[in-house]
Amino acid sequence: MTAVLRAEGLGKRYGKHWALTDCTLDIPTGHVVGLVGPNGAGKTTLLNLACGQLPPTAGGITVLGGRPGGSPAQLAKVGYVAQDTPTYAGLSVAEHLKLGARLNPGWDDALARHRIERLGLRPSSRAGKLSGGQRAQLALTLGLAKRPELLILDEPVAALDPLARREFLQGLMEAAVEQQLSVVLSSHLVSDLERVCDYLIVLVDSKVQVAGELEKLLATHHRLTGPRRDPARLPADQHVISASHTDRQSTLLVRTQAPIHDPAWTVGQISLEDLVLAYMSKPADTHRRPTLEVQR
Ligand SMILES: Nc1ncnc2c1ncn2[C@@H]1O[C@H](COP(=O)(O)OP(=O)(O)OP(=O)(O)O)[C@@H](O)[C@H]1O
Repeated sequence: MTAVLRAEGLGKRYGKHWALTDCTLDIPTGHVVGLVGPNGAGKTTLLNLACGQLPPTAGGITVLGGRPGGSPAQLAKVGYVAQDTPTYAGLSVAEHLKLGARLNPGWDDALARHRIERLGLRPSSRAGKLSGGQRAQLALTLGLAKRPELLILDEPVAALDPLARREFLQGLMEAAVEQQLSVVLSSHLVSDLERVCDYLIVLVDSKVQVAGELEKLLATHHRLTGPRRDPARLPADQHVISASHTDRQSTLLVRTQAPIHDPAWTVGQISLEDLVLAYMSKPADTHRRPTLEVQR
């Protein structure tokens, strides 16, 4: 099966600063992928590399089997809604659609018009006079009407209120199903990702910390609570992602493929938010197991 995105040792450096390092990913098609990480982690850099707006400094990346931005056919396969949902303030909604038709060979005008009508956007309204939510919907419409195989969205809902966010994500989900689209979207809002994503990438300090199908990730990560214990003494197949301790008790978030039989532990399920926060607070040195520290 063609991977929607395959990266091997991918890196990007701005001057002396590496914004993305040693990024290796293999994402199958047909997923809605959530890319999450703190400010400055390298999310926008990765998305820009994926749509061919930036060349890599190291390693390689293919998107839908081709080099990003490498040919007109490749450009037509990938839609990109950049951060801050870019639209032209002085152009009307109808003029945006005209521009979309002129720039994109696979433009689906009926889809664009139908969507604009359903959203209640007046074709004569200038983008500069639309609300943030309406502008985001216009940008999404332009991305969808291009009829891409992959749609990439960089923090598309960051500026929207909860209702507008929900409407936007619902529209995106419907389109992903109807058009059999693969989607990659970055967001800081874990609750939104929980609603729409079935694949997760956590990026911290320019490195991929974890990537995989959400269901599998949740099934292989567990919260262990029990008498205080040094995480370094856990079986080798239990990888400690985060640990906190009181005088008597330890709480660990571990990754393991195997069942946990140790009767001293109470094993609990984790949420997507637990998973993301654990990887976001993971020490940068991944080879060293966390030492026993007391948090009072
Ligand atoms: N054009 C540039 N020139 C120099 N440094 C850059 C440039 N673009 C990004 N960076 C740096 O690269 C790092 C990664 O930035 P990037 O925008 O990819 O992060 P991000 O995860 O998308 O952040 P945010 O969540 O704030 O949007 C940051 O340290 C940033 O300052």
